[in-house]
Amino acid sequence: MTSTPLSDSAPPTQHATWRDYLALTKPKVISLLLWTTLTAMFMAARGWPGETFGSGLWLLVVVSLAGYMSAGSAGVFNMIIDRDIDLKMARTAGRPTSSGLISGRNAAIFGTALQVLSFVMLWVWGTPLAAWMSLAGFVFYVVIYTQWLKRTTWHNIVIGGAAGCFPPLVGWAAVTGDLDLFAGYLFAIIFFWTPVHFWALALMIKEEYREVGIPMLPVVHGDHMTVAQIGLYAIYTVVLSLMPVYFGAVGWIYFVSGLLLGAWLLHLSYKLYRHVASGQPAERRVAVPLYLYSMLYLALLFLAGAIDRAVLV
Ligand code: HEM
Ligand SMILES: CC(C)=CCC/C(C)=C/CC/C(C)=C/COP(=O)(O)OP(=O)(O)O
Repeated sequence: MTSTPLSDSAPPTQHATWRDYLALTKPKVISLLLWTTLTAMFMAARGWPGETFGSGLWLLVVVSLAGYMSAGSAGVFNMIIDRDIDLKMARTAGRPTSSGLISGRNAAIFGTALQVLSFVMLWVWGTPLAAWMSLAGFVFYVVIYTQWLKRTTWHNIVIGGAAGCFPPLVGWAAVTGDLDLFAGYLFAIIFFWTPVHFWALALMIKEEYREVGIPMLPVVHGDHMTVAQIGLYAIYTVVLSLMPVYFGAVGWIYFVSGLLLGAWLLHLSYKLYRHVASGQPAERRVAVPLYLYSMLYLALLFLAGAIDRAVLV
């Protein structure tokens, strides 16, 4: 197949390997997305998903594979659409779509194949609702976030961040064929968590975003506004995380975990806020711990939810 590099960069002098295609799927980010999907399956089933051990195991494998392919496909299209700006930022310049190693056309074929296959797998071996939820996450990330909001408004993260809230719904719907209020809470927890996660990182790389004209919050409104917003969203996240305890959907394991995990999230957010409010620049040593911890927070909170609902409730 002849490939037409769609980026401005020079045509590739070497052939892409499967590793380059894998890089298009953003594997590290997907690991946490998948974690929220799988733990949501245990929460939905209130135990081992599926009627028998074997059927549950099959469902877990299918949803993991299909979930990876769907989110991976979203990553591929994100890298096609963003290849111009990715090329200009040090963090992303080496991406195969930006360097021209993989042409836009080949990447699009790869991404489409992943998405179609994933949809069919979820529909056939999961439930139709799981397939639709996964497609909704894809559309949200590619069209609403990447294509539309990322380059137009600093609200990109809050609104577009909804894309990352769909994975638990995929897992939930694959088990029950339905969604309920608790599934809605899982969506909402990630929705309010995303700004904390991303803006802490954005503070560190704002100059790159400024240079390529991406209106991330620290670029548009500065560090002080960013740390204040991070603090607010951290409070929303923690309060929302604990609310399911109130209506009895989860028990003490989740409650204690949510409380401790949340206390540390608030502590790190407040530390960052105090640092910047006292007139100091948002340095790596205060922002990076929050960025890294945000991921641990989400992973452990979902683990606690799964253990709690599978064992206690
Ligand atoms: C609009 C929403 C989001 C934005 C803009 C965003 C942005 C980013 C960026 C720019 C990075 C740095 C990646 C790098 O080093 O190249 C990152 C890392 C990461 N994000 Fe997000 N993120 C979002 C939502 C999420 C969600 C929903 C999850 C999972 C539930 C997630 C999981 C991760 C993980 C695991 C990493 C670490 C990857 C690594 O170490 O390379 N992100 N995110
Ligand atoms: C169910 C389903 C398919 C959901 C898909 C959701 C999804 C892929 C969320 C990922 C969020 C993310 C990595 C945003 C970073 O984009 P960016 O363009 O700001 O980051 P970059 O600069 O590293 O490309």
